Amino acid sequence: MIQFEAVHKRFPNGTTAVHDLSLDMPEGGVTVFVGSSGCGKTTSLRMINRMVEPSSGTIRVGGRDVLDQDAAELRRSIGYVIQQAGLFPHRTVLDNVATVPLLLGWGRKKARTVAAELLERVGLAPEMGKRYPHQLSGGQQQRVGVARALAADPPVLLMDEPFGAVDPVVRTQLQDELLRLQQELSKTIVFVTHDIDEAVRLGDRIAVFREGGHLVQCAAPAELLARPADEFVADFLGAERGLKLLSLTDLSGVPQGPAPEGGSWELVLDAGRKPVAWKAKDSGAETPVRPLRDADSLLSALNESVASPAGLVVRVDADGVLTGVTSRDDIHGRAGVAHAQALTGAPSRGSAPDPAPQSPEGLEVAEADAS
Ligand SMILES: Nc1ncnc2c1ncn2[C@@H]1O[C@H](COP(=O)(O)OP(=O)(O)OP(=O)(O)O)[C@@H](O)[C@H]1O
Repeated sequence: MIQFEAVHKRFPNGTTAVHDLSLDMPEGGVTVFVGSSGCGKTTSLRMINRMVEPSSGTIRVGGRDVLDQDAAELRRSIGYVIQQAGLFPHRTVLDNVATVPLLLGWGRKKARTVAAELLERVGLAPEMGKRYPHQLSGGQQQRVGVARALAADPPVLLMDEPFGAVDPVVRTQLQDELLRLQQELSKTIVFVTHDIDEAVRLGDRIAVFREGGHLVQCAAPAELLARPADEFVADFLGAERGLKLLSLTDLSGVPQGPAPEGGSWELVLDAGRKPVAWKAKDSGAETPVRPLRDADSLLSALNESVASPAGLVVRVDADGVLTGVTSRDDIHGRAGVAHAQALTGAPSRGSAPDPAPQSPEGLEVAEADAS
């Protein structure tokens, strides 16, 4: 959907911001650009909507060379979200979101109706539409920024560190919101961040850049974490690569059994069979439980298995009703398998817990299968 072919950008002051970049970004997927400061992520992003013009090479969106299109028209057809939202301070939130539809000549009434629907979609109450940007929190402003970028229903969304300026809790909420929206909308998204955890969480593919505008590796998160192309990428991913890999594997294949009876810990349920706490048989002291669903990650399960006084992870269905418990050993065992599968290129998300082949021959077969 978005293709870079031998793209080079050299600014008039002699700085090479992007060096010979060739990259395909899949339609309906999230491609995340990561890398240290000044390595050309923003310049690459801004060349897609012609806010920066390439010095050489070709960029195509939907098969069309961006340089063959009118720049203003192109920009209106591509949503753009930046850090601190970049909202117009003297326009209400509703009018901020309605900006592009109005420019496209939709008429005030239709533009405002669409804007109001979008505010709801990004989780903002209708009355927020009457406020001005400075009357919103940072996280709320970012939601407005996302709504504004989506207003004309563009197939492509460019997001330049959109959640960089909010605290970690709000950031996680905004990431969740974006993942939820993306499930509904399937936009082609290019997302710039400094945060590798954010990249792993949001990306279908992650492109790692290094100084001088060089693309070092572009791969799916699991592949990148399991097989970084070189030391630079490995360093960038950090020492906890193995744990990050576990965040990509869900709990669905991990066995569960009935909650224990008669041991030193008893699982307390409410009237609807929703888990509430672990109760110590001797003292009666209760420790709250944080039950997990099948879609939760193995990393959360490892964390819970360590935190649980009974050494058991409590599992629930989509309604929060108890389905069973899983032992610390089972979680650890599955974590080892998931890690080995990632190293051999076998799929890990929701896959059956078969041990992965460990031999060099097995590695070759798995890689051929994955390609
Ligand atoms: N208009 C410009 N004129 C000259 N040099 C520029 C210009 N814009 C960016 N650069 C330089 O190009 C290089 C790449 O910048 P860019 O903003 O693309 O990096 P980045 O990876 O997005 O950085 P950051 O993570 O800090 O935002 C940097 O060395 C930067 O100083």
